[in-house]
Amino acid sequence: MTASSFQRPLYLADQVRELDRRAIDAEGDGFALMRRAGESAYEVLCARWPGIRRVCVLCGGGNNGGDGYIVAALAAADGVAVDLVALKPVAELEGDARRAAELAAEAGVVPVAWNDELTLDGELMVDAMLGTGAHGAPRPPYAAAISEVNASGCPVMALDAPSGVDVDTGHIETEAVAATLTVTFVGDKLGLHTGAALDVVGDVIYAPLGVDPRSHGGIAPVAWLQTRQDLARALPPRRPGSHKGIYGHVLVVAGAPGMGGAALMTSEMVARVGAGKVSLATDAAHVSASLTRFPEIMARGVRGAPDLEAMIESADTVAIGPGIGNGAWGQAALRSVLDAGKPCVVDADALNLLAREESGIHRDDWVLTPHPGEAGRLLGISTAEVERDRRDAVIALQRRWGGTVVLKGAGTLVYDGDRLTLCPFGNPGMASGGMGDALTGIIAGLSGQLASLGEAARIGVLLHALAADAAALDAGERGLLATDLASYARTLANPQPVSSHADHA
Ligand SMILES: NC(=O)C1=CN([C@@H]2O[C@H](COP(=O)(O)OP(=O)(O)OC[C@H]3O[C@@H](n4cnc5c(N)ncnc54)[C@H](O)[C@@H]3O)[C@@H](O)[C@H]2O)[C@@H](O)CC1
Ligand SMILES: [K+]
Repeated sequence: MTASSFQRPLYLADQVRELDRRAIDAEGDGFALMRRAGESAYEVLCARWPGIRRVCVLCGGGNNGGDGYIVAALAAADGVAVDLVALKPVAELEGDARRAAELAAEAGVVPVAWNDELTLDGELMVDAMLGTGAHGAPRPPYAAAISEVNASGCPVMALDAPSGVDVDTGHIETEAVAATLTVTFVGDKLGLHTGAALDVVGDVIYAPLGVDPRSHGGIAPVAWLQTRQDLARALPPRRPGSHKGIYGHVLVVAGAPGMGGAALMTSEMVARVGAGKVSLATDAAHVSASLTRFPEIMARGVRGAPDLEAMIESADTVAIGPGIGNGAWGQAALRSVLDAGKPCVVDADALNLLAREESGIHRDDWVLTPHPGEAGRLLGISTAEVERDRRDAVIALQRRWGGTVVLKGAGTLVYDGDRLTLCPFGNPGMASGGMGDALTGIIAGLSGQLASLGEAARIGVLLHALAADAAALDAGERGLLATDLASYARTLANPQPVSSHADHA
């Protein structure tokens, strides 16, 4: 499958270094690229902090530091007061970084060597300590300098990446610079968009510096960053001659005794993103509430396997997991769904049951939607290990279980065995009960309207996050509920103007 031309490619550090190398070979001058990095960073600085009078630039001993010396030179030439803190003596710098430091000196910048007694001050800190050449946790004196930047309470602009972030994974081993804004050069990096890094990158601005990564053949991106335009591309207006039979019949299997809310939230979302028909198999105690709230949803109480098997038989896709518990009700329901061999979306308790009981299962026609805790159980590793390298985890899950895997959490990843996509949308308001049920419903609801389950997972993740962003924009992140997403999800599921029969007359 080819990626959407809208989506931005994401790379690992070694790949970007290779892109740098090829661009420099083509241009014949590494310093020109570094100069453009510094210039584009300074341009971003001036746009974000217009009229700034004093900056503190912290420069490391490699080329990331070189970018910092260029920024310092440009700021000084503009009449901005520059405090430059050198983590490595200028006399020990090499190559392009040395040339950049000489440029800063010519502009009148006088570096101060880092020492633990320094108190950092200024209207803005520029973090040019560590970039793609960093390996492992920051060592002295970088670790102390990172803490001091964070203690300063000043806004921070990070060059290429906040020092202390692993740009391949987003993992932070000890402490990272907490940036307000990160300008990243040449190729955007996966680790700036997922996991713990999201707490420290601030706004990520991508500066290609005139290098088109796609023109340097042979370096395949490891992932693709989704865009809003993906929704419109995937969800064109409905055909005027539509009937409900062509948009899928989804069966939601959810809500063991005492857990009816999950069943309602899941099935509401299936309906709101446009499935043709929605059935709900739930505990008998939840049926009357379901019918009262959503008469459009065909809710039935399931007492045993024959009841459920008949319902599965008439569905195109099954969503199973929300609120099924880990008792007899859930186990029997999961067994029936798996035995029926219908395409399915598997979430929540169903994932925990799978992890316990279905050690040999591997299927193409399902979507698994674990959060990091469930992902850990499915892989037999800890949640912390999943979070340490989320890309590695989602690939391992897909290889182990097949189908399409959605690894939830900030910077959700979707992998179908071929393409890895990363959703840059969503907000911390989504850290509330029921959000996962809503996502399961959205993916299942889209499954009959898109070309594949993998596409339903990708577009479902995007739509869910954008709905949460729209809801949070209206009334704030705190207190955001899964049910708040329904009306926004409906709007987003219709990204094109509505067609009417009259338009075709
Ligand atoms: N010509 C180029 O290659 C370009 C490079 N660019 C910049 O250069 C950066 C990459 O430069 P480098 O390859 O020199 O690498 P970095 O400048 O990111 O880091 C290398 C330095 O950090 C030290 N280091 C590595 N890991 C450490 C750790 N855990 N704790 C403490 N010190 C550590 C190394 O000993 C070395 O001194 C990019 O991130 C980007 O900012 C840009 O200027 C674009 C052009
Ligand atoms: K940096």
